[in-house]
Amino acid sequence: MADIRKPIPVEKAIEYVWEYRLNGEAEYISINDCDNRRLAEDIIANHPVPPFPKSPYDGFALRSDDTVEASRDNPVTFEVVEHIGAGEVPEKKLHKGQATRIMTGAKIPEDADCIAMFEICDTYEHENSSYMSIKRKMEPNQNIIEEGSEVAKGEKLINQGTLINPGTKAILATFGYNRVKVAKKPVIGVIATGTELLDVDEELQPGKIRNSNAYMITSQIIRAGAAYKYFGKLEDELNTSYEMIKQALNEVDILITTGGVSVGDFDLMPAIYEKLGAEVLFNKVAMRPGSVTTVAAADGKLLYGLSGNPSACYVGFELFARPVVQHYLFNEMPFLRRVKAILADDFSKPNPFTRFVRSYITYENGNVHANLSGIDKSNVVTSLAHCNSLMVLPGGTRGFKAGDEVEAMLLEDNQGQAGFLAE
Ligand SMILES: Nc1nc2c(c(=O)[nH]1)N[C@H]1C(S)=C(S)[C@@H](COP(=O)(O)OP(=O)(O)OC[C@H]3O[C@@H](n4cnc5c(N)ncnc54)[C@H](O)[C@@H]3O)O[C@H]1N2
Ligand code: MOO
Ligand SMILES: [Mg+2]
Repeated sequence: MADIRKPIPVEKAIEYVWEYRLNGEAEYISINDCDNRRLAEDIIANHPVPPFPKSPYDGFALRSDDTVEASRDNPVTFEVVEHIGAGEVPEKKLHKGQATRIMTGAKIPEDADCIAMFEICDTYEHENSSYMSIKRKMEPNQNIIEEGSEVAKGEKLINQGTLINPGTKAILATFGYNRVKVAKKPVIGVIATGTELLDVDEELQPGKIRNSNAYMITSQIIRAGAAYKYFGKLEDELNTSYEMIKQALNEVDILITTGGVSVGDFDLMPAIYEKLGAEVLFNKVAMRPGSVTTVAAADGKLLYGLSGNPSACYVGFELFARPVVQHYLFNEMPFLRRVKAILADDFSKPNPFTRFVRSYITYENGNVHANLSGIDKSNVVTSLAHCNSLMVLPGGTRGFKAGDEVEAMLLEDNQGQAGFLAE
């Protein structure tokens, strides 16, 4: 009797996987290596910014009181008593009628309360002394960047789980984070199964194809922010496959296999799960592609049996593995972000089950458009090339027409969302 499997709804499958998600760990790395990693702690300002009052311009620091009488017809003259650049500390306190020649970023001298830009000042030398004059009245605090005016000490600036981008890195440097506490990347093992598989550098042979899933999945793992360990490809032979999978499980946080999860005579994964004593969380999901996606748990680790069909394999990873990786990486918005989009092409197939259509997003006149990225079949690989989103067509719907509103899950977005469904 054939193995009849009962499909469960996608949301239910996500729930099952979610129960086995692992919490991540933190590690310290050099600031030079932290791009695209996620923070494993909140970043708090450990000093005010700026840490001292400073000049925003090249000009003169003055006491505004001394300019009260200044006007176009009545220039007021100051003796320039000091000359400081950024990084220097002014030593002279200003008295009546005195000014400091000061550069952008330099600390404001004591008792100065405004900065006059060079452009509104005249300067001259007389008997070895420098003077400047000004023809307009200055206001107290004019052109002064106050200490702490940008950020007060103790203010929270970035949340744990945030992806480090150039701006984040600037803040880390500002506050002296030479070593950065980031989420450790989970290590995901990858094994491709199938006697038909050739290596990428092999010539085609009758009945055989090149192994594209391993390359695709390792690339998806990198895009998700995790690290991979590739164990190679396996022929469909029970004992060697079992031994390799058992061994691989010991070395990784999560294990992904591709192929061999359906009901074929050489689909060995079900027997391997049994031999491993793994708990199969589900082996059939009410979705297309990827209905055969299987997830099991062994030794507290998730074991993904993704389909051998490339598009099904791809979708299985994005739906069920990527959010788990994001959770591990301290991301509080671990699920793929969904947006409303205008369908750009007709899609005439009915959808008995939820369908995740490989598509790519374009932006036209401020609208988000979802375009089909190629043939919508589980066994095709070419439609993945331009895919940057998965259009979600709910089960129980007929075909869709260009111009219809659909939901699309973004694959190259960093914002994410808190839950799987539309928010
Ligand atoms: N009687 C039934 N047959 C099938 C069912 C079913 O319900 N009843 N489900 C179909 C569906 S849906 C899918 S999807 C596939 C899933 O197959 P498997 O996960 O068991 O994968 P394989 O049989 O090993 O291979 C399927 C297909 O994918 C190619 N493949 C495998 N590995 C790779 C790789 N690393 N790179 C590129 N391509 C790969 C393989 O050559 C096969 O063509 O089962 C249906 N059958
Ligand atoms: O799992 Mo299959 O992809 O539904 O075609
Ligand atoms: Mg099969």
